[in-house]
Amino acid sequence: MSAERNVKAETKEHTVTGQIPWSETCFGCNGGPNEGVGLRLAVTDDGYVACRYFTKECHQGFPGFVHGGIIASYFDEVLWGQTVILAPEASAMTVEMNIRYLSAVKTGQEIRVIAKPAKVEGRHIYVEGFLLLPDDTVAVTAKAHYITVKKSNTLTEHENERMKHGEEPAYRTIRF
Ligand SMILES: CCCCCCCCCC(=O)SCCNC(=O)CCNC(=O)[C@H](O)C(C)(C)COP(=O)(O)OP(=O)(O)OC[C@H]1O[C@@H](n2cnc3c(N)ncnc32)[C@H](O)[C@@H]1OP(=O)(O)O
Repeated sequence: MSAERNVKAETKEHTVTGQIPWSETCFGCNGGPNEGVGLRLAVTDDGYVACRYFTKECHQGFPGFVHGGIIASYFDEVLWGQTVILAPEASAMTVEMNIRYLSAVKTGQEIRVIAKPAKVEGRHIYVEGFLLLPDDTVAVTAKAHYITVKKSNTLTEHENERMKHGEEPAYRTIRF
């Protein structure tokens, strides 16, 4: 994805085939009105993880715009979804993330955050993604590096226990 500013993505409709399970204890999943972010991650038939999301007023940094740390949370969550597709029984943790904020993201609008199919090298999982504004402008791009935790790590057990909510995706297609 280009890092140039004010670039519009060429979009097409993608078919949603499922949803990544979510947990109410996760900041990225918890959708209370003034609590967490509340993302729901759809999986598409061509291997993307994607979400439509209405940006919250309570996540402002500069007035009227989403805080950059919250935008980082969008990406940490959505890009992490690719690690679940690859290894549903394992847990992966973020060890590095690079974000390019190309255009400010307003609160109170529907954005889309997309994770491309991952590159895998042993325990290392590399995922790239982008955030689209309603007019298809690429506002933010991100690259993240995840590492699957060892089987002996109790996080894995806890993770699987916490991820109870599967549910049906709220939409059948998503455009990006
Ligand atoms: C239920 C819903 C949950 C939703 C979650 C949403 C997504 C949220 C994701 C996150 O935000 S996770 C929170 C932020 N991340 C962290 O706190 C991770 C902190 N780092 C660690 O705990 C450890 O680095 C980690 C468990 C990931 C790995 O430790 P290990 O002891 O298992 O790994 P090890 O030391 O054996 O290293 C394995 C490989 O990873 C490399 N490595 C380990 N830690 C690294 C690091 N921090 N940075 C870069 N590389 C690292 C290490 O060099 C080595 O490379 P090679 O395979 O090439 O030899």
